[in-house]
Amino acid sequence: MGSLSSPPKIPVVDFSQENLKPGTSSWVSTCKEVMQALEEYGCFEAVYDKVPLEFHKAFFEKLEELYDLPLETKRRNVSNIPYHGYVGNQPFIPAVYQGMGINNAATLEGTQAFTNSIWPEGNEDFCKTALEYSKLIAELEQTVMKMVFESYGAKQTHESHQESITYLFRLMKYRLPEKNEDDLGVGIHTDKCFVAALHQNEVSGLEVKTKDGQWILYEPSSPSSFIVNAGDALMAWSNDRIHAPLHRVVMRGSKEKARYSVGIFSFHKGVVQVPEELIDEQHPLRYKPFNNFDMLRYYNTEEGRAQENTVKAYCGI
Ligand SMILES: O=C(O)CCC(=O)C(=O)O
Ligand SMILES: [Fe+2]
Repeated sequence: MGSLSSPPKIPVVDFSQENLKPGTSSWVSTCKEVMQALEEYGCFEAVYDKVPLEFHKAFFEKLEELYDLPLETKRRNVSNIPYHGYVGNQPFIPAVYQGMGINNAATLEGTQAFTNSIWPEGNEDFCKTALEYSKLIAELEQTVMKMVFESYGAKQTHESHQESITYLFRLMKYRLPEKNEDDLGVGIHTDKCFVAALHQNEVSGLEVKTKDGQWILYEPSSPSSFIVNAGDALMAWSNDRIHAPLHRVVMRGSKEKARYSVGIFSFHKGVVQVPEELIDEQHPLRYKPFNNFDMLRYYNTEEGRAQENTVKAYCGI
């Protein structure tokens, strides 16, 4: 743990080890690092070389093309779930921000539906790349959740949890702020999903708040890195063992380049319940069963947004 003189740092966990398989000693030690990071910081940097650097590059080039499309084309990315479609160029959203969402990502159906909404004439290349890319990030999310279930002695329920997970793949652009324009990209919030795993181009801007109130700028130690963030749903599921960190994006760094980031957000499609293994005398049940998307919808109301802790206000005991 950091002393007063050393500034806090987002923990780094290596997911690139060849033998990272359940039961191996590297699995056990990585589990420990992951759990410590999630309980203390609510996030960590995962060095994850399953996505080759050329593939990152190819996908981020496609993102630039996507964002160069006319606004009315991008607005065809709609969803009936809040924050799941195109967001940007509208009141109350930071001016530098635009985000688009592939619902039901990491599946051909979901990726194709997104592609067809933007390119009715088809764009096989985008569809193929986005599908492959999102599947690789989803694998990282699944490994992390497997470790979480195992570490809390709830291994036997991981599979049914996994079957109830759906992914939102968000693609984000933060343009350079104009002179005298606000440099805020995304305001302070916690994610409402289980886990978010994000990769960014070379422009930093994501800042995470520690439990004791210090802001840390996320500056990846490797070009293969993802930041893995715990959301409110994971915090509630863990009966408050895991921390869901406040974070924001501020475009203070680059004077030349826009920031692009992409990330998988995992949501539970059914009812989320704290597993029995996580309820004991020191940890009495703190949350009623809840629907992950309804909690997100609650956040999207005036009352919900005014709460300091969305999930606690929504279904806390
Ligand atoms: O762009 C990023 O790095 C983070 C964005 C974010 O926090 C979010 O979309 O929830
Ligand atoms: Fe976020």
